[in-house]
Formats: sequence, C-alpha cells, structure tokens
Amino acid sequence: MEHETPNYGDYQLEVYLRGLTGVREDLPFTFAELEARAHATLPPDIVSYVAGGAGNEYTQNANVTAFDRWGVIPRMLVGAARRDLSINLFGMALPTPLLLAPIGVIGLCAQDGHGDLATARAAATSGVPMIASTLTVDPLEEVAAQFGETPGFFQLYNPKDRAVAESFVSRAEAAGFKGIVVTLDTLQLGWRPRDLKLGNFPQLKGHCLANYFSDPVFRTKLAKPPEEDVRAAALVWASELSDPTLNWNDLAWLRSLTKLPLLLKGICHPEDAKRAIDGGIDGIYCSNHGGRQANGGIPAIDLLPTVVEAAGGAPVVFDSGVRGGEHIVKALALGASAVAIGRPYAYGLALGGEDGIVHVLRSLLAEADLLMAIDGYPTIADLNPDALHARA
Ligand SMILES: Cc1cc2nc3c(=O)[nH]c(=O)nc-3n(C[C@H](O)[C@H](O)[C@H](O)COP(=O)(O)O)c2cc1C
Ligand SMILES: O=C(O)C(=O)c1ccccc1
Repeated sequence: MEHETPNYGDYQLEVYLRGLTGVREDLPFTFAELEARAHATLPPDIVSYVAGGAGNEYTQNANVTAFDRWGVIPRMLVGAARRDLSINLFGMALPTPLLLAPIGVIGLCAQDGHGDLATARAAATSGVPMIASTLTVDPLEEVAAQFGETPGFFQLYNPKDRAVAESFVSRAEAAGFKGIVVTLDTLQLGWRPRDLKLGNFPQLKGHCLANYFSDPVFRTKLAKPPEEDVRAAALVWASELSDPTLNWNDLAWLRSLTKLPLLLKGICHPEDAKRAIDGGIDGIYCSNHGGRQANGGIPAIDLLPTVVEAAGGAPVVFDSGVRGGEHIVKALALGASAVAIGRPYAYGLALGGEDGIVHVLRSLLAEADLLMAIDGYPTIADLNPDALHARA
C-alpha cells in the first residue's frame, strides 16, 4: 500500500489526545493568547522591539484586519478527505506553503540568546524554510548548519560598502543557503514610538551582532575589533548597515551578486514588481515589513493581487499580518506562491524555544488544512480568487 503522509489537520487529534501523544499542552492555540503570554515572558525592551510598529501602528493593525474583507466560500462534497499543501518554489519541493520571515536578532527572544539556532532547528524539524536575517545573533554559518534537509534563505540588508554585501552573499552561498532575499523597505529605519519611548534599540548595544561582527570584510572597517570595543563596533554597524541611495540603477549589480534565486522584499507596487522581474530578479516578496517601517500605508494583502499579476508568473512570497490558518488560505487564494510569518513564530520561540516555533507552525498548518478540508479546497491549486467572497 502506498504510504500516505498525514493531513496537517491531524494535529488537532494529537492535541486532544495530548496525554497520549506527548504534545506540549502549555502552548496557546490563538495568536491573541500567544502574544499576551509572550509579552508577559519577554523583557520590556524586547516586547517593544518585536511588537512595535511605525507611527500609531495603523498599518500594522490594518494588515491583520484587512483579511476580514474576504471570506472563503464553502464548497461541499468535492472529496477533500486528503489535502496537499506542498509547493514548489524555485525548483525546491517544500512540504508546506509557509516560510519563516527574517527577524533581526530574533536570537534575543530565546532565554539563552541563541534563538536563531532554535529557529533553524525548528525549520529542520518542520520543513518550513527559515529566511535568516543579516542580523542573526549567531554567525550565518552556524545557523545554516542546523537546517538539515530543509533549504534556507539568506536575507541581505544592503550595506553602504558593496564589498561587505558581496562578502555576506558569498558566505551565505558557501554555507549552503538556497536563495537570497534583498530587503528594500528598510533603507532607513521607521519611526517607532514604542522603541523611541524606551530609548531602546537592542542592536546598538552590540552584544547581539555576532553575525555582522564575524564578517571579515566588515571587520576591516573597525579601528578596534568588537571584542575590544563592542559599542564602537555597533556604531560603525549602524552607520554602515544600509545604503539609502540604493536605486533601480543598482539592479544589475544586485543581480550580479549571486546565481541563486534572488528575491526583492518590500515590493507592493505592480510597476516595481514588473521592473524587478524585467531586470532579471527571480521572485517578488510582497510585504510592508509587518507595518514596522511606514505607517499610513495600505495593508499588504490589499496590494498582493496586482503585484501577483505584474509578476507575470514569477513566484510571489507574501507576508504582513498573517496570524491564523484563514490568512494563509486567503493569501494563497489571492495569488501568493508562499506565505511567510513573522511575529507569531517569534512569540512561539519566546514561550517554548524550538518546540514553541514548531507548535505555532503546526497549529497554523492544521487550521489552514482543516479550513481547506471543510470548505472543499483540497489543494493549493484549488485556491484562487473564485474561492473568496469580498464583502462590500
Ligand atoms: C522583530 C522583527 C524584526 C524584523 N527584522 C527583519 C529583518 O532583519 N529583515 C527583514 O527583511 N525583515 C525583518 N522584519 C520583517 C519581517 O520579515 C516580516 O516582514 C514581518 O514581520 C511580517 O509581518 P508580521 O510580523 O505581521 O507577520 C522584522 C520583523 C520583526 C517583527
Ligand atoms: O526591526 C526591524 O524590523 C528590522 O528589520 C531591523 C532593521 C535594522 C536593524 C534592526 C532591525
């Protein structure tokens, strides 16, 4: 008999039978509870850094509520006993449509400060790729060493010095990363009142920048090594992290950085998507940075359909505001090739380390899978705009 992989929704039964299955019963099943408990656990400066957004956080909140405009239309008797959530992204067969969005210094959400490594291990366990930030606490080689069979992506903040960018990308290639994501929406840091109020930016203390500080080219820019003067090194980092003059004339140079699949993150306008693809970029990452960068923007999910259309068949990764299985289903129906999550897994990490992230992923996948079962859309190919009803 052919071996059948279980449906992700079967996690529901495992949780009901927790005494028998060994599932962690202490971890929450809704984002609201996950967030509240993580906020009660983490130090206040980390809460402000992770939870905070730009301005009055209108865009950040609207990213989530904008999904409510859409409803999944139930279809009956279509034969949805078995679901298939697998996707193929840049030729990589992935068991689920989820990705772990890059979160700078996520290491700090773990009690031991090495949450990047826990995230990478959760990626290995779950088959959900991690997009590792340039700002991992631990060196990218150590992060990549945890990935097992799961492919990993490296996210680049393009520094002022191109030699530093080239060094990071070649290190990522050598470490076995399978794709590069260049983030464009953070050429300058947003206005973030929660962090401003606390006078807090964890990176400026420097103790969490080991990946940056391990870079041989970056180190040549320092008068003293970070081991001798961590504060001075952090200030050099802050002034060098991002080149605000980056523009479309630099696209060919960005493309020349790697032969790996290359995505541009932060694209929300169809003309930008088209220009990127015409310039040889492999994929679009439609995101407004979870509302952390520019307030007053439009919820990212509202912009996804036109970006997908302009991408002309190139893969489009989506994030910003995904909090539950219904959001995953809706983003896929609106044309995303894969859906990334940010804060939910940071909170899972805070509450339960690697297990906490795996629990968050399994819960999201179970919820999405059961929705696809109950509403009659057994595969991702069945999810298209016709599956959705837009409320007037
Ligand atoms: C604490 C935190 C740090 C982040 N750091 C990065 C980063 O280093 N690079 C990046 O491209 N995006 C970064 N992001 C943005 C995420 O990749 C993603 O776009 C966002 O979290 C998605 O929104 P969500 O949190 O609503 O799911 C960060 C987000 C958070 C919450
Ligand atoms: O906080 C962020 O969202 C982020 O992406 C970032 C950018 C620069 C430095 C540290 C984090």
